[in-house]
Amino acid sequence: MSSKIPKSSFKPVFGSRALGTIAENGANRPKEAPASFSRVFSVPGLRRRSKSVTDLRSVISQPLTDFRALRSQNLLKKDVQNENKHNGTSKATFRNPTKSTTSKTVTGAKRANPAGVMHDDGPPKPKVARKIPDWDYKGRFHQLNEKYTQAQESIKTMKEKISGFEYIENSYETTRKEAEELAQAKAALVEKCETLTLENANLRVRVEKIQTDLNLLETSHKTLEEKATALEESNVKLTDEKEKNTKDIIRLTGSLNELTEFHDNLKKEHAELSHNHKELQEKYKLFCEENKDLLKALSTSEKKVKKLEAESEAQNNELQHLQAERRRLHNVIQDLKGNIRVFCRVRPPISSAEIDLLQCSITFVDNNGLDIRKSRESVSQITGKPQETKGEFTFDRVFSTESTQEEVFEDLAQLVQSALDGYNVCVFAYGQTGSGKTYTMQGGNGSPGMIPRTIDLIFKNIEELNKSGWKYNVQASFLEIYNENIRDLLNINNSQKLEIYHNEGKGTTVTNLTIQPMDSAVELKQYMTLAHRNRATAATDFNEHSSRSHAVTKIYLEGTLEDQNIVLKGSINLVDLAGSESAKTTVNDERLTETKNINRSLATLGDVISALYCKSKHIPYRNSKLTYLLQSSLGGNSKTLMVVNVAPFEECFNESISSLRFAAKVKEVKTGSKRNKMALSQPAMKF
Ligand SMILES: Nc1ncnc2c1ncn2[C@@H]1O[C@H](COP(=O)(O)OP(=O)(O)OP(=O)(O)O)[C@@H](O)[C@H]1O
Repeated sequence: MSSKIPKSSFKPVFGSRALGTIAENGANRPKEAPASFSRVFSVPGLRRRSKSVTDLRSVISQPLTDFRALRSQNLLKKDVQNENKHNGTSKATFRNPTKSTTSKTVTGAKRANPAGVMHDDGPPKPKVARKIPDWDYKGRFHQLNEKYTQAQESIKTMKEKISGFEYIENSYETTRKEAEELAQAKAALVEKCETLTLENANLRVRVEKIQTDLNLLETSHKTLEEKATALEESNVKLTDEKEKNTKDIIRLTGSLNELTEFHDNLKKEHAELSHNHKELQEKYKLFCEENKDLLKALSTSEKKVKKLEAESEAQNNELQHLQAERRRLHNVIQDLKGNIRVFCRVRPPISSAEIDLLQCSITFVDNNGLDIRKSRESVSQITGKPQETKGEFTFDRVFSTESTQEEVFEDLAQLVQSALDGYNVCVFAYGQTGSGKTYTMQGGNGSPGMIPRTIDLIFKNIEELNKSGWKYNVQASFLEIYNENIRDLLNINNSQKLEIYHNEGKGTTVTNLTIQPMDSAVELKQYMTLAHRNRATAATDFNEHSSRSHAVTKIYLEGTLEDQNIVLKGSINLVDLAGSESAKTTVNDERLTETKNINRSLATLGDVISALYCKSKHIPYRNSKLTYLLQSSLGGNSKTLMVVNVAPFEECFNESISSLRFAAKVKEVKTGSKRNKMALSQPAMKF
């Protein structure tokens, strides 16, 4: 907001604010007025009023002074007019009220207005008064008239200003009173301010003191907090330790109680023992007396023990000798019985349908002879010649329809002992389909056959032999030969080829065949069941399939008598042969191939046995997989048992005669056997 008021049109300004504005104007401020105030108060509106009263007074008195000057000028003008009237002079002069003796011509550089305020009209312009000759009254009159008109206008303007200054004069009083009040208020405020300043200083001192105290308190608070934290931590540690110690105390108290109890018991025992000790000491005295006699007896006994030990060793040697002799004699007996033994077994009809069938007339003579007859004569459809209607056969043993599995196994049991003694044993079940081969080998209807019985007997005999120092290692393999192909019955998914290799002196090997170590009869029977199941899984019709393939169970036996440095290696092959019916009765091509393969292998079996009988130089083992596989068990040191199975029905008569003839031929063969015995230092023989 502009604080300047044009000096030429000075108008009264009302209120303390206007006064303050005037006071701030340096031009108007008297030189003697203080340049600044001793204190500036923060009360709004009071700041401007708080300027010194003298300053205010000078501000207010300035216009008044101007007014008085104007008024005196006005009076002067009136005097001039009067003088002019009297003197008739043309020279215009003005009388200064303050310097009334000096007159001035207004030339115009700086023109004073009626209030005495100077106006800056730019550079002063010289106003040259027109010189009018004295005689030109008219001109002089005009000039005077102009001056007069100007004076009239000036008077008019002055009058207007005077009316404003009158108002200022009135308001001056009001303002002065206000100024006084303000001065008083200021004095009160100054006083209050000083008091407050003092208080403030005191408060500051107090605040500083409090701040210092606060700092000290904060420092001590921090220290205390740190101490509290440390104490809390140590408290936690102490609590943990206390818990641990409490547990230890409980545990130790328990131990102490136990120890105390134990100590008490020990005390009791000690007392008892002391008592016993005393008794024993007394007895000992008595014993010492008797001891002399006993020592004599002891020395005699020791001599006797030594003698008995020597005798025992001799007896042991004798036992080994006797065992060897037993093995030799056992073998002699087996040899005497024949290295190839042939049994015949006639199965009973088992169903009502079979009972209704026409039966052959079979006569069992002693335990070795068999007389079989047909009730009716018949003619061969091929040759037209009358067929045989009877047959008489003699075997090592003939088992009737009433014979049990135990009876059949009796003789085989002796061959099991031979196998444990280091011989290779081979058992065949031969006969047409349905004649009872599987029943004889595997068993059925809760009556175990030759294979499970052989397993039981092997482990039973091993147990006995263990007592006299023998240790046995038992292994087993299960395979079948179908259409001249070998299948591993313990690993039917085996895609690797199973090939037979025979090495003189090392025996027969089948590549990639599973040979499983067996620790017990139970384990071996479990594998036997698995092999039987695998054989059935592969076939759509188990009975059909089983009658068209040869199943071979081989048990490998290795006995060691370390004391005597002896190793015996034997084996048992238990073979359930395929059905032996002739190709004439076979209907389709597939069956014809199967039958031809079966018959070729069975014929080769016959040929091999025959060649062995004739002691031929060439034995045709390689003519079939079956004979090649069983090479080690069919000649030399092996013992063979063939069970020929016969069905009692007339419709089977021709096949029965054929089977019986084949078996009779086998029976005639005799082989010279040799035991697989070697020293421990020699390399073990492979199967
Ligand atoms: N001595 C026997 N006592 C009681 N039942 C028997 C006897 N021999 C065989 N059987 C029964 O006769 C049936 C045929 O026997 P098995 O299956 O053993 O003949 P297989 O010659 O093995 O026939 P395949 O060649 O088809 O295998 C079976 O049910 C079997 O249980």
